[in-house]
Amino acid sequence: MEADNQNKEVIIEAKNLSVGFLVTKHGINNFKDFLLTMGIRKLFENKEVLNDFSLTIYKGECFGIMGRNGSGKSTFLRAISGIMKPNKGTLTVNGKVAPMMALGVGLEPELTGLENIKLLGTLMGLTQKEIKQSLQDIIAFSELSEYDINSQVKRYSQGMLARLAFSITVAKDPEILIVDEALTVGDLGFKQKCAQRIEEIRKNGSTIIYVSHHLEDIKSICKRACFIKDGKVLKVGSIEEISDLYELEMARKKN
Ligand SMILES: Nc1ncnc2c1ncn2[C@@H]1O[C@H](COP(=O)(O)OP(=O)(O)OP(=O)(O)O)[C@@H](O)[C@H]1O
Repeated sequence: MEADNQNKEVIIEAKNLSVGFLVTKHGINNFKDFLLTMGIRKLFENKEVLNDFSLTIYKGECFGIMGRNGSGKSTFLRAISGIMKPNKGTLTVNGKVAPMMALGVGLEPELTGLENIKLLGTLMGLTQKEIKQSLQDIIAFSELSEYDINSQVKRYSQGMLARLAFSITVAKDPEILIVDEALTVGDLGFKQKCAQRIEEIRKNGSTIIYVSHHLEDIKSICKRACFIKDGKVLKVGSIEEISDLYELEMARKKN
């Protein structure tokens, strides 16, 4: 399969990447402990999540990312979205990323749904004309009522936030679409509608990075995938190979 990729255009390339979080050191639980450390720099340490992480994703493919809870999938997605900066290694992203993860993040709680569409649309690079043209489509896709779309987003349920965030993200075919299924909420009807729209985006040639624990979903959409273990890419291969590895690893966990 790797030989098949030789002539393809690389869209994302991670080489020996290290990405981590700053966390408070063990033993520092209160202000007294803080004073005893004698300095803010000594208060934090770097918790490395991705370590020596290398992966290549090609333009136009639908690539699956699999791994146990806490293995580092979302951290990699945060890095390619530019939310987290690598400590070491290189990360090249040759396209605009439309993240569909931390749903609701990016939405301004004090603004209404309508105001958020205008704000996020601008941040995503849509022109005023494009926003105006797609406004009704976004609202229709979200299935939010006129009352809700004119209400402050802080009054929304998780499902309503998901509907709004997804509808804005996919208003225009993105160059790179990230789908983190763990964070998609919504009823079955809306999920099916999302799946249809993702398929449409894929057919139009965008690159899709899909994170899911549902084998059937990931198999139905991706051809290639990787398995992440303890912050490293354990294996890259066809979706069948990686699904088998996933099942094997899950079975090992139970024993
Ligand atoms: N804000 C944070 N601060 C410190 N550590 C974090 C933070 N967010 C995540 N982590 C840690 O980073 C590691 C990887 O988390 P990550 O969310 O990338 O895993 P994941 O593979 O996406 O998991 P899941 O399948 O549960 O979504 C975990 O050990 C987690 O505890």
